[in-house]
Amino acid sequence: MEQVRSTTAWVATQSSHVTVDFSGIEKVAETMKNSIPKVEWDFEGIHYFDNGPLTVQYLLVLDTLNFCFWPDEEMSYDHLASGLKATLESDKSAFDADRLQKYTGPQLRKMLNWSRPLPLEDERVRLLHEVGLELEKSFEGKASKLVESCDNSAAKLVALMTSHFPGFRDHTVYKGHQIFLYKRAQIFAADLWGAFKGQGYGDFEDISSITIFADYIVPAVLQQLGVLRYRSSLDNIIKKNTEIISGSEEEVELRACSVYAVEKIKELISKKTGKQVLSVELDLWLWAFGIQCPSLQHHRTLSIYY
Ligand SMILES: Nc1nc2c(c(CN[C@H]3C=C[C@H](O)[C@@H]3O)cn2[C@@H]2O[C@H](COP(=O)(O)O)[C@@H](O)[C@H]2O)c(=O)[nH]1
Repeated sequence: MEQVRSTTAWVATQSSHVTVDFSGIEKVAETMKNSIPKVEWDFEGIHYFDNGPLTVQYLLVLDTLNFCFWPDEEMSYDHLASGLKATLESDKSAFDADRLQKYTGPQLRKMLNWSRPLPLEDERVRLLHEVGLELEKSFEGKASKLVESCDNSAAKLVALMTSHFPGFRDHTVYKGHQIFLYKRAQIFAADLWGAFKGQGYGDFEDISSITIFADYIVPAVLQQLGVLRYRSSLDNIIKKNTEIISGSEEEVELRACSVYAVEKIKELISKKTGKQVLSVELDLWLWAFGIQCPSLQHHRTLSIYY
């Protein structure tokens, strides 16, 4: 995750559409230093959990599809998590590797109890097939085998995910430099850690190495908190719900500055209190805050990464 940390920090030094406001960072760190509001993983009660390998399979499928809900105003992450949960509860072999390779768009819609095409449906189906095929080829069809081969290291898991599954390679080029964000690969590690409460499949010695997950909710929350400032042209684009092109400077700056800013909040809290704070905890708090705020306006980019 060092690549994520260093390359996003570099973007923050070059950024012009988005600025990290250090007085905002100071304010947030000061407010949160004594207690970071604890948000329970699955605070919404929407995820499948049976404390075993099937949960790992579920989380991999979930994070394979965990991106871009906004093109359909009524679609959200909750539909995905609960739809996949219901699917698995009624058919325990629904996410077997051979079946993942065969799903069609309409079948996926049915799983999510959705009557119209899903946002980026063809990509969702393609990514499911990719994961099923590679699981079968390299991990005996089991996501649990993939996790077992990581020696309790979240960094190793992210490296393995991005080397085996091209769909998880969330990186881009900004001003000629390669920038790593790895949102869905990192969130998979975080979901394991959260679901299994740091035990068993979620036991990662280096969970502190993970950064936040740069999606479209967290930047909007950071802007609300005064941690990120947008140039007025970008502010207008977001307010008007105009799409931002994937890989554009604006998009990369929004995501990279969010990662960098939360790293700085973390450092400052540690400096003030002597205690280590995890990005995963800060992320969950920021994200939960964001989705409970219906008026929050976020940037809109068609992307398979977040
Ligand atoms: N940074 C960050 N981004 C996250 C999540 C999660 C879900 N994590 C679950 C895991 C345990 C907890 O119980 C959470 O429920 C989804 N997203 C992103 O949000 C967006 C969806 O928004 P909307 O269209 O409103 O549903 C989309 O980009 C999606 O990829 C997170 O935790 N952190």
